[in-house]
Amino acid sequence: MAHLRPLSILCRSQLPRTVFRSKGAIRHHASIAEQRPSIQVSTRIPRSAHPKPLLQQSSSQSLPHVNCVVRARIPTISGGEMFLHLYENSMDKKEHLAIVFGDSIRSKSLDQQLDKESEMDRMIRGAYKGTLYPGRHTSDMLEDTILGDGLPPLYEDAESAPLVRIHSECYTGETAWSARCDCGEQLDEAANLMSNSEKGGIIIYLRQEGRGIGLAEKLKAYNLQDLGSDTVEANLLLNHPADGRNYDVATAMLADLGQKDIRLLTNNPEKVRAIEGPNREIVVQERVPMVPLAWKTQGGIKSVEVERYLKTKVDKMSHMLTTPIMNHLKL
Ligand SMILES: Nc1nc2c(ncn2[C@@H]2O[C@H](COP(=O)(O)OP(=O)(O)OP(=O)(O)O)[C@@H](O)[C@H]2O)c(=O)[nH]1
Repeated sequence: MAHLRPLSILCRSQLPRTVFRSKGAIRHHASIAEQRPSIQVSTRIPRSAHPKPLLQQSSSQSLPHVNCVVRARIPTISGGEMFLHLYENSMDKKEHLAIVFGDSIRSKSLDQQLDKESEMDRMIRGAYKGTLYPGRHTSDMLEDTILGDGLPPLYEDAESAPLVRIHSECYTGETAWSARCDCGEQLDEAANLMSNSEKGGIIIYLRQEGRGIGLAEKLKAYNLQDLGSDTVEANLLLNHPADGRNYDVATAMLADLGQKDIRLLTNNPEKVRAIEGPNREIVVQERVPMVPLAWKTQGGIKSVEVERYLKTKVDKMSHMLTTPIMNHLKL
């Protein structure tokens, strides 16, 4: 089996004194060593307390079909590794991803034996056990382990269930150093928590840029925000829903990865409800809050824009966050 070292991973803030230029100023991202230990708060979800839907809902009574096309090992810049799974699905043409920490979580669709498939074919698409090396010529997957029993793994308690984060694509926050949102920070934080957890974890990376409205429309929304609208108003002014996302593909991907009971990293009550799927294919046993780093450490993203963004999530999208810093900022 591939050997997974515990790692503290992938933090923009962890890169050695990474410096970004912004409006002529130099912004230092503090290294992880400079940050105070993170506060880990967990919130059990009583069945009766599941939030009512607020935003866009799935109209479908069944999940879309998903198929893991390929899986590959990704050694990371901090020394650990994860397995990137690329999926196709029957709902859209996008390549949604599952970032899997730990080598015990496997995709049923990937592990299936395909018609006339050679052992080399299997290894090339990532359907192998253990580690690839030059000269290896078998996938080491016996017939009975390829298909499995089709049942999700059983966990004795919620703590045993893996951590899951459902992330939506954000080019500006993940790649273009934007301080309008905390999306990049949340991605890093989720990876950190999962890579340091014995149970591993899964980040479902959905290609739903701009809460589903796409990058061009999100950039228009940014201009509207600079003209005085908040994030929800800007979407509505552009004739989009406040949140146009759909989580059915994510639910189907989690089921394909053998999951049933999960611990979900989020503050968004709509996500908790939606990820369970039309027939509770997935059950959120526990919600693990994502507290912005700037609210609990010296690090994290600091800007008037990100505080406004978070305030709107709390005020208009029912996010389960208390807002310690906002009172001190002139928003
Ligand atoms: N339309 C729009 N989308 C934005 C804006 N800022 C960030 N986003 C998008 O919001 C999405 C990120 O939301 P998530 O990180 O999943 O957050 P969430 O669902 O609100 O809740 P959490 O799980 O608690 O983080 C990404 O698709 C971003 O591109 C904005 O100003 N306008």
